[in-house]
Formats: sequence, C-alpha cells, structure tokens
Amino acid sequence: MTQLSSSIVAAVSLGLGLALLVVLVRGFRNELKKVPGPWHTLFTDLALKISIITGRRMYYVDSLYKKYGPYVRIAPHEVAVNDPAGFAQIHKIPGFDKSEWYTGLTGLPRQMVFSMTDSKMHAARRRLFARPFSRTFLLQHWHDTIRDMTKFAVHRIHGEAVSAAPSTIAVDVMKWWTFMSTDISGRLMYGHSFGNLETGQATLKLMMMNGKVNGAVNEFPFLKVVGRVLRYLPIPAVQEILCLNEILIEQGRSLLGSVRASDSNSNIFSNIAAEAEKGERTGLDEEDVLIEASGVIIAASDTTAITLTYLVWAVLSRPLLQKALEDEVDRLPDDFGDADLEKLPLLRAVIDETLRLYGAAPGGLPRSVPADGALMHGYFFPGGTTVTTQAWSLHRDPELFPNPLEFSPSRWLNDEVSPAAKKIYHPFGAGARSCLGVNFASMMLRLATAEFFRKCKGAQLASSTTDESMTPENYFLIAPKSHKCEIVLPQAQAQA
Ligand code: HEM
Repeated sequence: MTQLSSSIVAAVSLGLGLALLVVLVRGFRNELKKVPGPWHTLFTDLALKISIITGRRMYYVDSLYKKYGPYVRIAPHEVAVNDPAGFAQIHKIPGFDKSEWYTGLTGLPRQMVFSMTDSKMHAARRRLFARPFSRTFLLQHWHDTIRDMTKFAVHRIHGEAVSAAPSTIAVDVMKWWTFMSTDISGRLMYGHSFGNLETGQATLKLMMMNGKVNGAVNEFPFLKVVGRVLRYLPIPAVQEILCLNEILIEQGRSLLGSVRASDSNSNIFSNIAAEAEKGERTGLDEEDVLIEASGVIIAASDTTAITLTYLVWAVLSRPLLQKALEDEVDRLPDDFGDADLEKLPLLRAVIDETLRLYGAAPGGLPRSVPADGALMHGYFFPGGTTVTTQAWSLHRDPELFPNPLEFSPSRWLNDEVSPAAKKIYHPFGAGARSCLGVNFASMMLRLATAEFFRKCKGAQLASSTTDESMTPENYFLIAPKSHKCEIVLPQAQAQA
C-alpha cells in the first residue's frame, strides 16, 4: 500500500470513528431515553425508514406497541403514541403542528394546505377552502355531477363484467373506482374530467407509484439527485412517476384561462383562483392555486378509490351482509340522491366499519411538540419532538372496539360503539388538520356504494381476490398489495 493510500484509509477511518462517536454521545444523551423502545432507536431512525420504504410502517409501529406499550420511541426524536389521552392532547384544537416530514412527502415545490407546518398560515389557507368543500355547497353545485359520475362508473363495471356473457369475466373494481375518483376530482377542481371512465384508460396510471417514490425520497433525500437524473430518460412511465406534480400543475395552468371564464360559483378551482386574484389579502398567488389543485386531486383520488375497494371486498366476503345491503339499497327510488342515502342505517354502518378497519390513510400522522415541550403519560417531550398516532392501531384497540379485527357493521347499528371509542375514531384525521374533503369523499362513498349494490346484485369475489391479495401495504396510504380487487357477476345476471 502506498503512503498516499494509507493516509486516505487513515483519514476515512478517523472520519467514520468521529461520526460514530457523535452518534453514540447523542444517543446516550438522548432526552427520550426513558421512553421504552428498541435500543437502536436511541441512535438511528434507520429501522423506521426501512419500514416506511418497504410499505410496512403501520405494522412495524403496531408490533412495537405490542412489545413496549402505548408510548414507544421509534426514532431518536420520534415517539409513537397509542393512548386515547395522548391522541386527544396531540390533535386537540389548537393542537400540535404538522411536522416538517409532510413537506417532503408531497414532493411539491411549495407547501399546500395538506403540508403546511405553521398553524396560522394553515388556518388562513383552509378558510379559503371552507365554502367550496362544505356539504351545502357540494349539494347545491356538485351533487348531480357526482351522482351521474358514480352511476357511470358502476355502469362501466357492470358493462365490463357482462361483456363476455354467457361466460364470466373478472373485473377489477379498484381500477374503476380509481378512474371514477380521479375523474370526479378533475371535474370539480379543473372543471374537466380526465376522461378515464369514458376511455377505460388511466391518464395518471402511476399516481400511486409517484406517492411511493416521493415517500422514499423523503426518507432518503440523496435519492432526489438520482430522480433528477432519471427524469431526463425518454421513458414515459419513468417521467410520469417522477414528474406527476409538474404534469398536474401544467394541466391546471392550461385550463386556468377557460375555468376563469366559466361559471365561477360552481367551480372549486375558479373559487380559489378568484381568491388568489385578491393577491396580497390572501397571500395566495397563481402558482399556489395550481399546487393546491393538483394536491387536492392527489389527496382525493386514491383515498376514495381504496376505501371503496376495501368496502366491496369486505361486503362480498360476507354473503349475508351483502344480501342485506342489496335489499336496503334496492328499496330506494330510481332517482335517489345523497339525502336518501344518509337515512340508510346499514349503508352508513358498512361505510363506518370499512373506514374503521380500512380507511385509506390509517398510518402515522406525525406532529411536532410545541417549543416549550409537552408532558404526556409522565414523560416530558422537548419542543420539536415528533409524536405520531396511527388509526390502524387505535381503531383496533380491543378496549374500545370489542373483537376489533372482526368486520362488523352491526356494532354501529346497535350503538355498541362507546363515546370513548367515537372520540378516537378518526378515519379522516383529527383536529384542525382533519380531512378537507370529508363531505366530498362521504358523498362519493355513499353514492358509489348504493349504485354498486343495486346494479351488481350477487357479485362475487373472483378467485384472484383473496385475503392475501388484499393485505394492505402502507405507503402513507394503504392499498391491497396486489393493487387490484377482481369480482365477477353471476352468469344469470351477466346474461340479463
Ligand atoms: C375516503 C376518502 C378519504 C380519506 C380516508 C381521507 C383521509 C384523510 C386523513 C386521515 C387526513 C389527515 C392527514 C394528516 O393528518 O396527515 C386527510 C387530510 C386531507 N384530505 Fe383527505 N381523505 C379522503 C378523501 C379526501 C378527498 C376526497 C379530498 C379532496 C378534497 C381530501 C383532501 C384532503 C386534504 C386537502 C387534507 C389536508 C387537510 C389539512 O391539513 O388541513 N381527502 N384526509
């Protein structure tokens, strides 16, 4: 070995040794060392990051609760909380702010309502959305569009299922629900549907993949450099995955002019654009509007589609429940609307139970402890500590939901759900950061579910749809690991 190379080896070893020393000293002085958790989490967040990029975060954290109890250190500055009192403290109004983690998660060039970390800025932005996303506004301006588009989605599912009559053909409902929710959100935000339901082709095929990539880059920022290089490869799929936000923003930009000219009262995009034009007063410029619109389309599409997918799977796995639900919706008048559906007890219970076990965003919701720290469960958490709750575990707490793993809509029908359980039930998030689209999503869920169980009576799971294929993976949202949920219609109906 030359003198030069031995000097390099010595310098590198010294550097590594010093880095290790810093990690060890920080670990031994970690203010969270009294909180139970795996020893390595004093020093590194690697185990957590690996669980995130492999789609297992909610399972990893859940397994730690089982081993260490309701407060677990999961990274040097992060504690997972599975305790109703802690949940209430974190998500009360005003509660703890969102952590910086969200900014990276969206992959957007600016913060938007979903990712804002400053509560005052967030409250001001959220006020802009309040009216267009209210139930009254949706009922007045959007109900009929949503009704027609959910009906068309089910018509397409049914049409594909009967296309090979008299033999049966397996239809992927997850695909059609994704087309439906993407088209409806495009229609509401931009004034134009993406046309997926008409063509049977996805315009944004790789939206879910884009979420995974953003999630991985958020955990390992060096991947950003790799992404910047790869996006120049002339491969459309790679470009869509890496540039989805830019694609959506550019589509929005080209539509902005026509949307401005259209009926500004009934279009969510133009409502917000009109606010943006007030400039200084709202602090919102055109770029913010475009970013918000693309963010909302992403937030609305997979969430609703995944929830509906799990609903169909859960109901079709239980023929007696399926028959009861089919009978309930069969009694509706042909021109039923959302107001009729709100009165259907079983439909509501099925949706509530689906959201309990398979709401689309049941994983960790990280929040930052305020600057002067917080006392929780006898532990003092210094300001800036990340505290995270997850519905996946709280919704499966046997103290709150007896037989928690059983899909049992009757618990909602018979009023068995206690006030304490209702307090921690949060499929749409909690506190000031709860889901902006809850009214919109709920309307889509009700209308699509009622239409499906009226039109596709007797539907069955295809042999490709199993408990295994439907096992959720968790990349912030959940999704069946097979990324599909195939059903078949009975031959008799297919021939009809
Ligand atoms: C069944 C469907 C849906 C589910 C289960 C769901 C779930 C959630 C959850 C759990 C949160 C809280 C996230 C957090 O605290 O980190 C959230 C926030 C949000 N959701 Fe939804 N969502 C759904 C549909 C929608 C739709 C249709 C929209 C379209 C408007 C939407 C837009 C948003 C936005 C903008 C936020 C951020 C709100 C804020 O921070 O102020 N979601 N959603």
